[in-house]
Amino acid sequence: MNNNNSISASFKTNPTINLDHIIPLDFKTVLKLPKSHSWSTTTTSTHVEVDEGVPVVDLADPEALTLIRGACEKWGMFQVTNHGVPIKLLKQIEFQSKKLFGLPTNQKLLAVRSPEECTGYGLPRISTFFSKLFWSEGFSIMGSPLHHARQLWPNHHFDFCNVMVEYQKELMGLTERILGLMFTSLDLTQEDVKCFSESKNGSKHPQALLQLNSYPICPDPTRAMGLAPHTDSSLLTLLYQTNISGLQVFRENVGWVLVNPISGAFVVNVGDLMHIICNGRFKTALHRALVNQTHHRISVAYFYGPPKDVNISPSIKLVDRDHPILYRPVTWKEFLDSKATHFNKALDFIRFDV
Ligand SMILES: O=C(O)CCC(=O)C(=O)O
Ligand SMILES: [Fe+2]
Repeated sequence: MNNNNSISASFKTNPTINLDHIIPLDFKTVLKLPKSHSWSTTTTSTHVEVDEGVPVVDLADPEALTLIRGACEKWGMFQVTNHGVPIKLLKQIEFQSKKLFGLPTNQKLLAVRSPEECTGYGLPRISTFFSKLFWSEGFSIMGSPLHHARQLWPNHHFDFCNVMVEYQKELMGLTERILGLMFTSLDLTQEDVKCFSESKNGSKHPQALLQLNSYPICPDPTRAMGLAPHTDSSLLTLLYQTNISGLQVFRENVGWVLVNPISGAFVVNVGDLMHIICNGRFKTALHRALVNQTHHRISVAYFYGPPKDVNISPSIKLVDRDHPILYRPVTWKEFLDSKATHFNKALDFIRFDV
């Protein structure tokens, strides 16, 4: 995949990016949380205990469709097991991510993301919307990570690259399978949703981004933010959160709920584009990541979206008198541009007044 595509172009045109919001701290050398990273404790306040957490769906369960629909309507999120991605590959991606983030900072900076691009090492991109900095670092990949991996390990990048490419291949298959189940759960046929996966010229090139996240051990987790609240701009995101907790999802009238790590499971997030296609039936999951004082946490997010020039709009089958059309058509490129300016308010800018 080349880099002159919709995702990178949207970040290229964002004038607010400066280097403070790209280059992470040298976390290992810091013994006290610096002011630059100290958030008010109300923003980082911890989660509430709930009886019934984020639903877990076993893909082999005959009730899977009903469970998926219920979870997406209520939470915009579920965890999936029995998904067929080899556990060995999950262990490999965790190992390779730890290897990368364990490098000395000056070495990691050899692969720093430039302000014009969206791949490479650096702070999460949404950092630009906040005055305080995140207690995290990331590495973004689209397709082959060869260019940046060669800067990190001139002679030893093959294993890293192979694992990243293999993981993206597996996750694309699984994401498309889950998307299919979600559409079926809403009685949408392949014919109904074909227009969202095929360009006008008939080509089918979904766009995807792989994001490795690292949340180092933190001297004061009560005041630190790993990743601030956001919704994903994708159709769907599959997150492998390893076995250390930190991910939380927001539920209206409840508060922040911890998403308990389940060994070998993926967290599935409904992204903004899926929320648009479903005419609001499925929630887009507002989520964040907090950090801790004892464990270095790794997570791997796979963001999946449509080909760049496809118009995304509510499916007409989901529009009727009781469900007026909520959004106007938008391409992923246009939506990302809007997100790069308006961040969590981007959906409001394409919403019809009802
Ligand atoms: O690390 C996590 O649990 C969340 C990561 C995430 O939300 C993202 O990368 O968009
Ligand atoms: Fe996210």
